[in-house]
Amino acid sequence: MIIDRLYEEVEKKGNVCVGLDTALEYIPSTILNNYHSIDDILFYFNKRIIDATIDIVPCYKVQIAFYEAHGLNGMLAYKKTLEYIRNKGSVVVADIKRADISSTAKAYARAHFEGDFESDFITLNPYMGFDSITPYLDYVENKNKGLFILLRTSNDGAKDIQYLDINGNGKVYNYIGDKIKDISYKYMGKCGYSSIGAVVGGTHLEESDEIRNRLGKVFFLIPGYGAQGGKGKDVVSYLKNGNGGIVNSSRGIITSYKKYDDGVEKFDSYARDAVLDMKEDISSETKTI
Ligand SMILES: O=c1ccn([C@@H]2O[C@H](COP(=O)(O)O)[C@@H](O)[C@H]2O)c(=O)[nH]1
Repeated sequence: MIIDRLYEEVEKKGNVCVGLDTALEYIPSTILNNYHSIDDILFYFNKRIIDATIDIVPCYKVQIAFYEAHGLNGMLAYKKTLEYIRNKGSVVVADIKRADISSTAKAYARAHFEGDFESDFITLNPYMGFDSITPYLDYVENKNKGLFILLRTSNDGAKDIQYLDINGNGKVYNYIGDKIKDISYKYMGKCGYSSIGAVVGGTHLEESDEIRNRLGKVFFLIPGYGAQGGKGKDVVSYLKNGNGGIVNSSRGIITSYKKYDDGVEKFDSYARDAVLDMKEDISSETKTI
């Protein structure tokens, strides 16, 4: 199961997931001046970040929106980035947040688990209903793929819907969590976690213990660290003995070079430093259960 590979990578390299949310304004002039097509610019920036961090992170999360925004050339960079990560032996999460009726979901599953845009894990939005998740399950069961389903997101607007109380029977996010738990337990890896994980924002510390306790065998993708204000203390309750989750930071890592006078030449080594600082922050807060 793909979750066993991710679990092992976390055991060896820690929890930091580098987010490749590669906007043009994040790319230093050294790359912009040397490459002329959008696909080369986006890809070579990503390649330098990947080469500088691959020995210290378990995985990468590639946010498709930043590539789609550039049309076909952007999607070429997306494809090359996914392939590069996978060929290097690392794990890739495609942050695509899909949700649709089952016939369309089946096509999305094929689009992102096979062919040009093949990734190891994808993110899904369950708020259209769980029949929109079912078409992906064959890939989880038979083709070594995994899912991260949105549970309680990192943005302030998470409160608008996810925190609503269901007639005194608990919050919407707990209901979604229970559904994820039911589905995920059918796809357990040897590591004790399921290949169906959940996305929980590392920005609201208050519910993290409750969510971790309710979803004991669910592996978490935790965005919100860094640029959105999340810190080590906000994410560690989602982890168990240093595993059980990956903590994403995108802007906090890939734009960290901007703080330094010599950042433009050394953007990749500053990204590496940002990862090392983040690992230190998380491990200094980590509880042993
Ligand atoms: O609840 C969520 C779900 C997904 N995201 C995604 O994670 C990254 C965060 O980027 P930063 O630059 O580290 O803030 C981005 O791709 C989001 O789409 C999230 O932030 N929250």
